[in-house]
Amino acid sequence: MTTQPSFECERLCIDLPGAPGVRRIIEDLDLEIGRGEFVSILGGSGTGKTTLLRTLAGLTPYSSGRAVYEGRDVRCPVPGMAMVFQDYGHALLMWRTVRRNVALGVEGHLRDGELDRKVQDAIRMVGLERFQDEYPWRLSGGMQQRVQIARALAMEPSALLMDEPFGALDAMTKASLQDQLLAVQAETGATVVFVTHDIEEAIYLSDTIILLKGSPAHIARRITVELPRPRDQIATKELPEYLRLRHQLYEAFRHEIHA
Ligand SMILES: Nc1ncnc2c1ncn2[C@@H]1O[C@H](COP(=O)(O)OP(=O)(O)OP(=O)(O)O)[C@@H](O)[C@H]1O
Repeated sequence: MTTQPSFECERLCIDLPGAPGVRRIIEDLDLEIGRGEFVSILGGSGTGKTTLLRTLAGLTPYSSGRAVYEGRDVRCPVPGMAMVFQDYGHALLMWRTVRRNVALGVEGHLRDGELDRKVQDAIRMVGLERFQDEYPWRLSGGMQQRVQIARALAMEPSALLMDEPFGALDAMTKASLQDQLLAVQAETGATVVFVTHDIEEAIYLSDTIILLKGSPAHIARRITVELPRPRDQIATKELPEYLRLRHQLYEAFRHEIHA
C-alpha cells in the first residue's frame, strides 16, 4: 500500500431533498483512504452510508467541502471506479448471458480481442468460467452477485465501491464471496470502499473501519484493523485481536448508535 490517497474528503457536507426543503445527511466529514486500502463504512440504518458511498462514486452531488478521487473532484462519475450494489437482480440484464453481462461496462470501448481478454480475466477471478454462456436467472443468488462483481472487475477499476454486496446472501455463500473478494483485491491492488451492517464482516475484510453516527452523520470512530493477511474464516476469527475488535465495535454500536 502506498501513502498516496485514493479518496480525500474535507469538511464534506451532503444534503438531500427533505420535507420541507433539504435535509443534511452528512456533515463536516474528513476522510482519507489510501490506495489499495480496504475501508468499511459501518453505521446504523439510515445513517448515510449509501449516501456517502454514492457521493464518492460521483452519483450524489455534495453540497460543500471537498470530495476528491485520485486528485479529481467527484462531482460526476470519473473513470477508474466501479460500483457493486446489493440488489444483483436489478443490476444484471437477465436476457444477456453471463459473458455479455460482464462485458457491459467495457464493450464499445475496446477492440474485440482486448474485450474478450478483460471479460475472461474477470470471469476467472470470480470462478464462473463454466457458466459464462448461462443466463443469470438460471444461477443462484451468490453466482449472480459474482457476475455483478466480475462486471465491475472487467473495467479494471482502481477503486471498487460496494454497497452491502453480500447483504442478501446466506452465511456460507457470504463467507465464500468475502474470501473471493479478498483474493481479487490482493491480485488487483484495488482500493475497496465497502458499506455493510455486519460488524464481523467489516473486521474480517478491512484495513480500516469507519463508524458513522448521528443525524446529520459524522465519523464517530475510525478503527485500524491490524489482523494478518491473508485472512482465514476460522483462524482469523479466533485471534484475540479479532475478538477484541468485535467487542469494541459491538460496544460502540450499543453506546453510540442508540445514544
Ligand atoms: N434520494 C433520496 N432523497 C431524499 N432522502 C434520501 C434519499 N436517499 C436516502 N435518503 C435519506 O438519507 C438518509 C440516509 O440514507 P442512506 O440510504 O444513505 O442510509 P444508510 O446508512 O445507507 O441506510 P441503510 O443501512 O438502511 O441502507 C435516510 O434518512 C434516507 O431517508
